[in-house]
Amino acid sequence: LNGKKWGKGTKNLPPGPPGWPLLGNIFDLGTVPHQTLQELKLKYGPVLRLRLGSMETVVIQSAKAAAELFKNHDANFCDRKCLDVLTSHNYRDGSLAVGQFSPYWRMLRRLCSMEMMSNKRINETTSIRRKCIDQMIRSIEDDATAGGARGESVAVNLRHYLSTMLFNIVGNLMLSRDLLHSQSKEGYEFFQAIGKTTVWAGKPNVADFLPFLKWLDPQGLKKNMLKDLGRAIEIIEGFVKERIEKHKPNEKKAKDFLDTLLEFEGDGKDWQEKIPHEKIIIIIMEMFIAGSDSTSTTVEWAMTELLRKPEAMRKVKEELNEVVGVNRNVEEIDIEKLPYLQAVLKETLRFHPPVPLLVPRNTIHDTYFMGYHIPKDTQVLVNVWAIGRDPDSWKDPLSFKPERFLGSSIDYKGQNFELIPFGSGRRICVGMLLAQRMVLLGLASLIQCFDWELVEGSIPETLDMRENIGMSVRKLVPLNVIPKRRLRTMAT
Ligand code: HEM
Repeated sequence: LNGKKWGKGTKNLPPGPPGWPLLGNIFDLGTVPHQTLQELKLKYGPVLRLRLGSMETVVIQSAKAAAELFKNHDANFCDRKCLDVLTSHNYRDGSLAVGQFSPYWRMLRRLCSMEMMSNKRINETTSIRRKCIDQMIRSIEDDATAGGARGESVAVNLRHYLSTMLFNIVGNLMLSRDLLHSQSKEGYEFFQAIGKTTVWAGKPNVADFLPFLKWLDPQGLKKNMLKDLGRAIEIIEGFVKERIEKHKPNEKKAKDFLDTLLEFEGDGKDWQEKIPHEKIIIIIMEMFIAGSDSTSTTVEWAMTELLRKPEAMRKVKEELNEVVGVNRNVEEIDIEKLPYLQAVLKETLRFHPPVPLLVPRNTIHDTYFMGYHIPKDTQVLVNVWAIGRDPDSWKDPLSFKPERFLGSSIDYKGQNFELIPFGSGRRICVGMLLAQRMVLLGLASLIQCFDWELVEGSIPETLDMRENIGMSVRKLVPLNVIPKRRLRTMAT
């Protein structure tokens, strides 16, 4: 079938596979949607139409089509399609990430990008990231040493340490707290609850495709979401109350995100009042959901690729030795002098974008797009996983080669459409600058402090590279590696 036939007698809709009555193309998505969609591109081209039950969907799968979307149609494509589970506890009404394009969203977006995630503000919080990374290095070393002393394996599950570290960075930026330390039962419970909410939101839900099933909640996802999101909200609510009660007007302390949100009194434009506390709680919580898994996954993929490519790992180490040396810790100000490390991050995000279909957009009006009619209220997915592996955009796309970015001006900031792991346009990731700092410093520190060895019986060529589908795409099997301390002076 081609687009003309779908749109027969009416309009020229994009081409796509024929669907089942009622269910449409639900089964065409397969178990790993970004991969299955890439296969459909071979047959139907870079703009694909699917009907997921009653949800009209368009998938964009080439750099050219993405450029057309973000450069010429962003204003119409900047609303979000929202999953049913994310309407629990009015989550959507407070959310930046899945919130409707509205005055509230505009106010919050501006507040986040100008005040909370600006370069200036991020520079002021450098020491927080260094502190949390030092804690991570110390606990990796302690645990590996303790394991060795007990005669057990000295291998560590890197993901565990990365998640803890990144959760603590976000916790410090938002709330000035280390949420994950041995005395914080609540912090640990919050971590667990947030983890579960991402599982519920990451599972395809029949109720999204066939809304008449919503009330039945056939997979129990809404029920689970209500429970775990409810618990996470309760915990953050406690922190917010505590802050308000203990607030001293002229206290000199570094402002965190919570202070900024509580102090805000309107922007004279889109929002004229304070932000209600229910919404503040959602915003704070959302930063944990959006900011910790995506970043820890990126570091884990980068480490995995570097272990598969010892030559690339050697180059990262050499660059660190040359620029930073062995007598001090790598710092954020060193990063701009580490082009190979930066290239490793770009290559990791090209090859393993943690959010492979971006966060779903929704069209505000009927539009003509590249000759096709796209109706109002169509879900729009951009397959950045497929774009990153497209031979029309990349030479030798299936090889991990950081070198391709040396001397190239291609960046992931939303202007080069062959590399848009953070999206582009009005809805581009608001945490991009922060993510870049956390990931690069985390990765550089792991490599500066330790030599990493594979566990016995494992060789670079056979490392498991399978993907696990969820809110962000992780390695299916966590990376287990042996840390060998390189520098005594570090983080001790
Ligand atoms: C490597 C790490 C990260 C990746 C790959 C990533 C990716 C993305 C993507 C693809 C989007 C949707 C963009 C679009 O629709 O065009 C997004 C949105 C968003 N991200 Fe990130 N992200 C990362 C880290 C972070 C961090 C650290 C934070 C905050 C602490 C964050 C907060 C957000 C928020 C709030 C949105 C919604 C923006 C909006 O809808 O206006 N992200 N991110």
